[in-house]
Amino acid sequence: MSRVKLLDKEFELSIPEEKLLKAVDQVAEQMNVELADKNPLMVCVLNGSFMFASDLMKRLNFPCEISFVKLSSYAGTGSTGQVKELIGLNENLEGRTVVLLEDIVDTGLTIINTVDQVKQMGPEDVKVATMLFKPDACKRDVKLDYVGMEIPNDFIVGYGLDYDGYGRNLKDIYTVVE
Ligand SMILES: O=P(O)(O)OC[C@H]1O[C@H](OP(=O)(O)OP(=O)(O)O)[C@H](O)[C@@H]1O
Ligand SMILES: Nc1nc2[nH]cnc2c(=O)[nH]1
Repeated sequence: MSRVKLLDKEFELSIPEEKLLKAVDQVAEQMNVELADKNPLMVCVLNGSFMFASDLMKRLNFPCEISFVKLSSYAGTGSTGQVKELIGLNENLEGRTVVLLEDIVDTGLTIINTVDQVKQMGPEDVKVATMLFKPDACKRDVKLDYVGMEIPNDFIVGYGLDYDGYGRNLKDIYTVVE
């Protein structure tokens, strides 16, 4: 399938599954070396990260746990802009290494906010793993410990990412056709 239509937009194939899975292999290899003795808690930031988290977890060969969090759609406003509340992280994080699993870091706002909130729960260390990173969109100073691949600043769907709720089930990634 080289093109798909979702709602009112057309998308064309840009990253095939094979390439995505090679990137996941590389992230897993790096984690298998660096996190082997850390007993980390992997934290999947829903919704978009479910597919990356699933593929990644199958490739990890050290003891680890996984938990799932969501960011509330409620948005309070503060001096730093929108702050979304993290829901579902009920584990005791004190002394733990936490690895946040994101599907994409775009502007960087979501991950910065998420890292801040997790840090307030007293973990020993917080690391960030993202399947995709848009360097040209991210103007903030975000520390990314694991990056699957860097991509251009275009709107994409597939491999967990949606357009208005649709397209998350696509195994490849597609880029919007303007
Ligand atoms: O770097 P940013 O510009 O903040 O964008 C990245 C965020 O956008 C997407 O989440 P979204 O809010 O669309 O929720 P979803 O995962 O439920 O689709 C994605 O899953 C990241 O969490
Ligand atoms: N579906 C989708 N969600 C995003 N969230 C941040 N960037 C993107 C993107 O390119 N596509």
